[in-house]
Amino acid sequence: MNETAAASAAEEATRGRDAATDPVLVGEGVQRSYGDVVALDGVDLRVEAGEVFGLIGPNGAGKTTLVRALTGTTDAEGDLRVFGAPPPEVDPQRIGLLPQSFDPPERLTATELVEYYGGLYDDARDVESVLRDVGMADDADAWYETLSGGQQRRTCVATAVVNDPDLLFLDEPTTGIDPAGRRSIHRLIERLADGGTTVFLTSHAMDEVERLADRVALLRDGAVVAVGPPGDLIAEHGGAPRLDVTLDGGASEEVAERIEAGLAGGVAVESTRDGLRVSGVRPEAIGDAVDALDVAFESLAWSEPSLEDVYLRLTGEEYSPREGTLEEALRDGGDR
Ligand SMILES: Nc1ncnc2c1ncn2[C@@H]1O[C@H](COP(=O)(O)OP(=O)(O)OP(=O)(O)O)[C@@H](O)[C@H]1O
Repeated sequence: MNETAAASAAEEATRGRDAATDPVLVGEGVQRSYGDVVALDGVDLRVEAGEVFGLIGPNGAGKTTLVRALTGTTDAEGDLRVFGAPPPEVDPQRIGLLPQSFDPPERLTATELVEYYGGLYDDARDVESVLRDVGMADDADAWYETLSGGQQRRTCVATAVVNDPDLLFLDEPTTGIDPAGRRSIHRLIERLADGGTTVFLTSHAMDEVERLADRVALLRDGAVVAVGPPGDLIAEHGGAPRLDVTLDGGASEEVAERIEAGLAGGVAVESTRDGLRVSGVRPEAIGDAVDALDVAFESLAWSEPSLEDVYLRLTGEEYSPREGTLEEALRDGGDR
């Protein structure tokens, strides 16, 4: 190989390496307002090829607006790149999008609907196998409008993956889907990710995101307040493992203090609405903690912190043992 050929081979190799390591999505200082409402307030994010990237955040945090900005379906300020290009310039063949709300255009069966969307692409997957992937094989010939909400959502997921996209946006894909259907969708996401598809997943189901996502970003008030692998976020923000003790008639602060005094350092006991919460109990110390409970209890539940705890902490909706969450207060009719 002469010098010029060697140089160009080296350049080619470098380009290839760069192409392989270039992020699929980059957003820097992304902003979007609707009148006075600031939906995105300077979002920075980066999603690598082949990642399942989870986006979580409260209602109104800006998740759907961000998905819309990334898919070129709404304008946004700041720097946004998808496969290195501004979103409106990206080849639609490479993108799959399941929007949060989806209204199919006409009276079609599930098969016809997926065929219709497949027809928009040069190269679409076999419709039967796509419907099988989302657990809709048995209802493939039913009219879309006669399907249950969950079956309709599964069919919508099928339309989003019919082009076998390189980058798939799923905006709350499993809303309204029953546990078996959710499993089908989860398996589909895992298979797609294993095959190299980059998945951008927004969801309010924290267990789903914790299970599927390689990294998670938490959006609050239009900005990313935390990002990282679920395990790292849980270790950093999730709090301690805990033992929840249900007592008939609850427990006073005095009881909590007495029990805490009998336990090793680093373990805290608080009285809750239903009894006691013992925080900081490692699995190997559960027996000691139970022995220290000198009260008759109804039940015990030990749990590790989860992504839901991270979410509650970082959105300011953290569980307060005495008060319960806002959600609980609403469920209980606000009588506390
Ligand atoms: N088309 C619109 N016109 C006016 N305001 C909008 C529009 N779309 C979104 N907004 C506002 O922008 C903010 C962010 O909304 P967005 O739908 O992006 O939030 P989200 O995180 O997806 O919420 P959810 O979890 O409820 O789906 C909200 O205050 C919302 O009311």
